[in-house]
Amino acid sequence: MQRTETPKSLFMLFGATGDLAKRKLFPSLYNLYRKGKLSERFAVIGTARRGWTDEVFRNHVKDSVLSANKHAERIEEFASHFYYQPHDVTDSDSYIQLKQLADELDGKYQLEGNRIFYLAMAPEYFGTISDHLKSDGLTDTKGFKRLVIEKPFGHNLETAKALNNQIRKSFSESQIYRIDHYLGKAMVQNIEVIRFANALFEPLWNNRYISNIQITSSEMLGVEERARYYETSGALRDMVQNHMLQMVALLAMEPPISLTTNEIRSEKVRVLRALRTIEGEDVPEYFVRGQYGPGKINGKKVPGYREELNVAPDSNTETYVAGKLMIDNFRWAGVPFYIRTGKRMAAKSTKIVVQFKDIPMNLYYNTNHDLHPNLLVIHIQPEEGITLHLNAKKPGQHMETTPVQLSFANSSKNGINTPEAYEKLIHDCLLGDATNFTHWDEVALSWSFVDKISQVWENKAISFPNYEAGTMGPKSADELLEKDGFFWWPVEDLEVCNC
Ligand SMILES: NC(=O)C1=CN([C@@H]2O[C@H](COP(=O)(O)OP(=O)(O)OC[C@H]3O[C@@H](n4cnc5c(N)ncnc54)[C@H](OP(=O)(O)O)[C@@H]3O)[C@@H](O)[C@H]2O)C=CC1
Ligand SMILES: O=C1O[C@H](COP(=O)(O)O)[C@@H](O)[C@H](O)[C@H]1O
Repeated sequence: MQRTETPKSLFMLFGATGDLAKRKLFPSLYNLYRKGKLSERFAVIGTARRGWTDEVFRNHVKDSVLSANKHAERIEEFASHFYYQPHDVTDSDSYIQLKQLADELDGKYQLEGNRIFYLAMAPEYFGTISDHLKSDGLTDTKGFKRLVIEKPFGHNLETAKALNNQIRKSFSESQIYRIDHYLGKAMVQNIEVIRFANALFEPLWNNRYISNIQITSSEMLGVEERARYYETSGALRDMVQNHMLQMVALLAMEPPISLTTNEIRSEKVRVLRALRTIEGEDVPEYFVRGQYGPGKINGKKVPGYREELNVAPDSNTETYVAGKLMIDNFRWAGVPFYIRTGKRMAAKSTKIVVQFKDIPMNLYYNTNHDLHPNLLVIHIQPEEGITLHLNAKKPGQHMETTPVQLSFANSSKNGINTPEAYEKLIHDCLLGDATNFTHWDEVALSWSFVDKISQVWENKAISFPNYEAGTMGPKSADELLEKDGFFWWPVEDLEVCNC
């Protein structure tokens, strides 16, 4: 893999007038430009159906950057690299014009035929675009060709396979970059470092010392404008199949023999292969679902899911999932990995809590003060950092214990750091580093795990709504842990100390 700090490339962005491009991709490209990680030798062709000109497109790009960063410098220079070509991806003829413009810009910016095709549009078009890129000669250059694909990658294993087979006709696996933006988050990338760079943790990272691991990714937002998509997806497909299972894989994988893309991926794949299959009658034992009803967020009344625009009044779509995953291998036998994710919850928070087993004997039990279990908390967002919860002696004469915390707070520039995640991933793609993108094997295994749960849920409606907006989900999610003798560590009480 060639690594240069400022690789040159043409970006061809499909869906350039859309929401993702505006909110995430243009600000990310700008940040790379501002930091000198994108050389002057780059150009972007934006395409979509509406009949914009280069000028309209450049103004749109500038607005997008300025709404993320009011004081953006060199914005005119940045925007001058952007070109617009009206194009309907279903119209075979218009790929010819796209190719002409691409070849022209290739010469003008001396891009050496390097091309990144970014598909930021509805997934039903992914296969068609990929076919045309090859058949109409857009991939026919001497430089690198990379295809960046947004989520969702299929709706289930069968559709994901069909899509994969179709794009593989035009791109090899090593040229395909499937985005999972959680893999671009700083603290998700930090999981490996915390585990494999600390003598303190690695020896304890197994079923002898860890009692359970909890991963929460809660949102306060509802479905916003995405109900059409979400109605066909639900939280299981939208969040668990990708982001949640990727975090589980990073937490549970064996140390790779080196930090190469292939070694890391193959360890993650082994975790997904070891996931206990949950199917049929076992599903309710391991997984619970919820849908929000009306409630309050930040003191303001919000409607229930079924009252949202483009949602069926009797929708059976889950907006919340909690589950218990078991990894049936030597390291993790007997250790539950609990996951929960949902919309319209009490907090916007993504956290991992690693709960260590109690020590064999509590010498301090006579003091009526229970020892708190040791916890390692990885704060992914909005705050970024690590907290280690320990017990120490309370100041004073008596031998009493008190919980104390060792905290490290990463300063997060963006608060909720999705734009930064995209920035990292786009830069990785430019460098040809696919480590933080999902390999087909991971996608296939994740779908095969999730499909068995959704098959059961699709055939059996339950009484929805079952949690109030602004709460931490349905009661059944608490019961899932209570029956194992655990409880969800409240994310609100685990804030990282900013000291
Ligand atoms: N928005 C987000 O926060 C996230 C989005 N994603 C994924 O990113 C992708 C894009 O999402 P998003 O930006 O929200 O979608 P939008 O609906 O906002 O944008 C869709 C884009 O596709 C263009 N388009 C639609 N049909 C055609 C066509 N036939 N030919 C050419 N262009 C067409 C539209 O422009 P026009 O109407 O001018 O043709 C528009 O630019 C999806 O796969 C989504 O799942 C993933 C994570 C988060
Ligand atoms: O992929 C998705 O993620 C977002 C949550 O991302 P975050 O970075 O804000 O945690 C979620 O809202 C969306 O439904 C889903 O498609």
